[in-house]
Amino acid sequence: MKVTQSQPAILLLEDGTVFRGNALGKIGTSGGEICFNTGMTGYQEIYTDPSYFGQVIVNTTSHIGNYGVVNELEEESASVKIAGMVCNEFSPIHSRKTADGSLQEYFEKAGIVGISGIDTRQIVRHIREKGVMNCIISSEILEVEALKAELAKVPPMEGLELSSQVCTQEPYFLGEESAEKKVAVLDLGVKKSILSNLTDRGCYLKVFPAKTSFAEMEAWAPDGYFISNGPGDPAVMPYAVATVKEIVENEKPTFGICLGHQILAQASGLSTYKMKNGHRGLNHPVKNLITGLSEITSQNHGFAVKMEELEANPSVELTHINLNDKTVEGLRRVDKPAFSVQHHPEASPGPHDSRYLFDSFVEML
Ligand SMILES: NC(=O)CC[C@H](N)C(=O)O
Repeated sequence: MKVTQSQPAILLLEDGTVFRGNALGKIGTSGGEICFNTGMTGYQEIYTDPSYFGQVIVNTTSHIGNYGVVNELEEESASVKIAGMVCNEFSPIHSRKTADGSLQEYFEKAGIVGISGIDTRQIVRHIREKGVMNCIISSEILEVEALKAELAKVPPMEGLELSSQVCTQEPYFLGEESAEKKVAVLDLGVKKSILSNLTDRGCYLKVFPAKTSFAEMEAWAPDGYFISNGPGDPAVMPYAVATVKEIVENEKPTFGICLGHQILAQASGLSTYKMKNGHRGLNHPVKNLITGLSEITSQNHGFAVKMEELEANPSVELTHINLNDKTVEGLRRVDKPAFSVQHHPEASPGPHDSRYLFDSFVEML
């Protein structure tokens, strides 16, 4: 069925709040955790970021779709990963010389259900106050009671292991085989731009599925390890924590980003918690406590490492702090060559202030 701007759709939140708007993307029904991203650009990178798997994204910038989509170049993985999209104004037409198509066609092809014509400021205020919750979008079930039954089937994000669903199923190589440094990547749902930041710095990569054992990765004799970003609740990934413990004990340089940071923290004796609202956008201020310099960062996370456990843990040092809410943004092991950040230094999309972290890692190798 061809979507038209006038076709109705409904967005139902877990607390019973109802928003009515217009259908976009595929005609259908889809639910997930409702999250807002405040970035003004980079929607295609967001939709294809595996860390957003299982989440419905509210794009708070007022106009979405106006620059279309570009295949591959702006994709962070091989498919659209979000569970749905909510926006205010959705542009059915686009304008960009290099675009390969419209966002509407892209969503239709990927089977993504969305809704437009929504006051996204109202939604953000609502979830900011009440905390993150599940939601469902439908352009086929317009009865609230019937939709409630569908929403009840959507699992809560807390307690969900999702990495094994979005990571590579087979190991693969990236970069020049003749490169001086070999990095083993533990793929928990890695973004392409993280990998290209490593290959651009002369690393040859072997990317392993999330549940690969340390022994299998070490058999490739890498110079260092990278622990990737990814979706889901880090507290229910004991398999990854156990692997990363072995990686760290092995004393090769190790770098983790976002979910990788949360796993490295757990492998170091810390724990994580679900935030009332996550950080998702392109302008989150972070202070590097080692240099004293601040950086504007790209972020996408709904869990965080417990700050209150740091003091009692002598093997870990806080390196970065979020200047908005004073949450943990970066850690390093004082006894091992391992460090990690909660924000996204690859910045795709986003400001490039934090890219020096890739340089630091490559220097350590
Ligand atoms: N971008 C990520 O790696 C996200 C990590 C984790 N799933 C969170 O939401 O906190």
